[in-house]
Amino acid sequence: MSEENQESKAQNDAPVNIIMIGMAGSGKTTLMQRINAYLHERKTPPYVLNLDPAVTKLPFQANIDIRDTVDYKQVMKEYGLGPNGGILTSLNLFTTKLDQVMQIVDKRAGENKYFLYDTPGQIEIFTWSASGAIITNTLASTYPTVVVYVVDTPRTASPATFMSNMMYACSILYKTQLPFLVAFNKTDVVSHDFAVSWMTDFEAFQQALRGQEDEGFMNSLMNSMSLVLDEFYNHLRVVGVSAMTGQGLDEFFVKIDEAVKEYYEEYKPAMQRQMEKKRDAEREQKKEHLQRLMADLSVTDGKEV
Ligand SMILES: Nc1nc2c(ncn2[C@@H]2O[C@H](COP(=O)(O)OP(=O)(O)OP(=O)(O)O)[C@@H](O)[C@H]2O)c(=O)[nH]1
Repeated sequence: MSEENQESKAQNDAPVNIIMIGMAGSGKTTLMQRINAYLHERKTPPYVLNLDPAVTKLPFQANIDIRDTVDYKQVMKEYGLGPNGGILTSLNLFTTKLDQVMQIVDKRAGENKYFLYDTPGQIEIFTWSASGAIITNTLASTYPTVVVYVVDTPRTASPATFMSNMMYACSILYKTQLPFLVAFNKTDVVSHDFAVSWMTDFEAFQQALRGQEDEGFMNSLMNSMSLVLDEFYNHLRVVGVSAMTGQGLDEFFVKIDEAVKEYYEEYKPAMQRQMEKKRDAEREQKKEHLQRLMADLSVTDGKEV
């Protein structure tokens, strides 16, 4: 087999990490359950990891559950924290065991194709914490990793909520730099066609804005922001799904495949370039340090006797 074929086979066989992120109630957990069932039906059961310490009931069996490692209520009591502090500290404590998780993931990599990660509903706890970044970077440095941003479609049907949600998606995309898929969920209630139209046709969004009752400051702000977001939409992969009925899941996996391709073509080479740059800088630093040491050690012949 040629080197190129070997590489393409290795890429096809490699597991894929799918990290579910989304606002509280967007349907992350229900979508995880639906994807889990979908993959089981196709005889490719996923490996499921729950990273939400505060979830009370999971509708699926998680292979690794943060709640087995840390008791979120106990953490709150022990450290005198509120609910959000408790979730964040639990995630921090769990992150200290990440190497063990990665060892398990490595072991299971031959058996499972997809590794699904459910994250806390308090979205910022994962997306803006050091632990969230450590988990995401560690996963992405080992295997292709895709961020799925789940959106509650019926609740984003007004231009203002749509724009806030997209701004949030944009911030996560730029923070993680990872291949990204926006999953407009709950399409059994409202189709995501309006969202696609607003993202692909600038005038359609402007028209929706003009239809709003409030034509004051808010509208002109959104007007300007929509110009900024236009560029972001060009880089966005979008799919409409229903965690309730399962519609859209075939397309969901087509988009996941596209995102994995992006991981190999863009994310991984960029990560390797960054690592090389870091190694070069460290090498340069060591060299300078050595040169300074040598200069200090030089023998002088100027002593008066
Ligand atoms: N109609 C409809 N309802 C849905 C769908 N997906 C989720 N829901 C409902 O939306 C609510 C929230 O779903 P969850 O899966 O708990 O949402 P979550 O994002 O995990 O919520 P947090 O754990 O708070 O972050 C539940 O009542 C679900 O039944 C869907 O595709 N269609």
